Amino acid sequence: MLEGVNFAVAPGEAVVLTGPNGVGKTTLLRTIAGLQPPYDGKIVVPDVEAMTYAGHADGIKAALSVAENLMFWARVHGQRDISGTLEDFALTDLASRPAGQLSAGQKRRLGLARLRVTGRTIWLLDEPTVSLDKGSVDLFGQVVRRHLAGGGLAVIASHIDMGLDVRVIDLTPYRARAKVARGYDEVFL
Ligand SMILES: Nc1ncnc2c1ncn2[C@@H]1O[C@H](COP(=O)(O)OP(=O)(O)OP(=O)(O)O)[C@@H](O)[C@H]1O
Repeated sequence: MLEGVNFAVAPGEAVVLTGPNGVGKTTLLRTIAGLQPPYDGKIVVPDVEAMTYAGHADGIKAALSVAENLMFWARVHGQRDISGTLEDFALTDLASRPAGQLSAGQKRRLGLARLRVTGRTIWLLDEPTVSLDKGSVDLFGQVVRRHLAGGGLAVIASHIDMGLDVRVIDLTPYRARAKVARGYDEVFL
């Protein structure tokens, strides 16, 4: 799907992956996350346990409140304090509301807030700003900036500008070309 992609991200840095629908942004992120193996090539992650992946699904429990959802994930990762996260994602006033009653953008903010309570340093984010209004995009940009300032790093697939002053890699030129397999005619590939 992609070939010749080569980049490194140091602590404190982020990379934004762009490219048209279907180019392979999600596939690359999932491969980095270890959710699927690379067909070829090498992914080096110094500490697999330091990674957290936010895909298209928000991964929240509808029957639990906003605070209960966050507390669940905080505890899974050995954390206890969610107050800072509620504030960072403008969720404090919604803390006791069942997650199933949230609007799409509020759900997305809660889904992203899970990243912060994991305490993990390597964030892999697939279109994190979907459903977010301008104010929420700015808010999330600030969260990412603080994460980087604290020595975290991020690889983000996104079509929109989050106001981050980071490296952008357009995957378009790395689209793999079909190859002729031994014993097969190219017309059938
Ligand atoms: N499970 C799958 N089985 C077969 N093909 C798949 C599968 N998942 C994705 N693809 C194909 O792989 C290609 C890359 O998909 P991917 O989701 O990585 O693209 P993307 O760059 O993230 O796109 P978008 O911007 O639409 O999210 C697409 O052509 C897609 O149809």
